Amino acid sequence: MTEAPPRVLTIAGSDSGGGAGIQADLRTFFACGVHGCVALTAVTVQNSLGVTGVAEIPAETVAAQILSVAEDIGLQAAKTGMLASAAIIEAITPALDRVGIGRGGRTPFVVDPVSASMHGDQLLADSALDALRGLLFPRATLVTPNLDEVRLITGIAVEDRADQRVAAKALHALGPEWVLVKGGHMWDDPECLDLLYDGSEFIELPGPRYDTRHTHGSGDTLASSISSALAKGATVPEAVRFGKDFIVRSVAAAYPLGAGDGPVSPLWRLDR
Ligand SMILES: Nc1ncnc2c1ncn2[C@@H]1O[C@H](COP(=O)(O)OP(=O)(O)OP(=O)(O)O)[C@@H](O)[C@H]1O
Ligand SMILES: Cc1ncc(CO)c(N)n1
Repeated sequence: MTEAPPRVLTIAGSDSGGGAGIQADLRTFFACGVHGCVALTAVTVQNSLGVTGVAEIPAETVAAQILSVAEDIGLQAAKTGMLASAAIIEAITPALDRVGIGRGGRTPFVVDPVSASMHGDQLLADSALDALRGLLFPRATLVTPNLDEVRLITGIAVEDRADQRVAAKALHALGPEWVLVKGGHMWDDPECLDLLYDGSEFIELPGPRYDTRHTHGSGDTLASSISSALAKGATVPEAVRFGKDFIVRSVAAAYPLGAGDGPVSPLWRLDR
């Protein structure tokens, strides 16, 4: 019998098109050699053109999924994606504390503050922003906002690398141990610079910018690959460097799907 691989939990929504959400997370976990567990928050009716419906899972069922897998299977890291509502954030917070996920506990916790799809469809209620800031940010080992999320959370409109540093400081003041301000939406930046900050040191992670519209699921894939590396014992800077390399390869292997935006491919290592 072989030993179980590290286990990583995603607390996130389903994308019926299979490109983002838990589907991207599970493909990434598989590719990174960890076992993926899921606390499903919502079912989205979604394809390559956008989201046309959302059905939320009852908040107590989301919390119960976390307790069920943490207490039996055991977790070495956890991440969030689409959390949908304040009720879900408020319900999962005591569950996270009970099983030691996040700061003060043993298990690294990556908070990807997903607020909208790449088409601008809302995935987090406006009324949930206070709960995200007040309950989840202080518990996070790492937060990974894109620039739209930075603006929603801090009010700062990032246009260049100087703004990115100002935003990283404002986000760090909300309590997470580390902040990764993603540069995918800094459209004039040819390097897609992601900026990592722990309150004292800035670490710049440049990469190529591929000329493609097929980046659906890029944020989820990045956060899941970082979480996988943390589960294997990497430090946060090591895990983020691993994740950046992983997402660059996944964007390079992205494929068209449907009439809109195709998904990145976390399974770039496999022959097709
Ligand atoms: N065209 C691209 N070429 C290479 N890397 C990219 C490209 N677009 C995004 N990335 C990288 O992908 C990761 C996710 O970045 P982004 O800022 O787009 O997040 P996101 O908006 O949360 O993603 P999504 O909502 O599409 O899942 C970052 O590491 C970013 O640098
Ligand atoms: C369910 C879901 N989660 C996350 C995203 C963001 O990529 C999406 N489009 N759909």
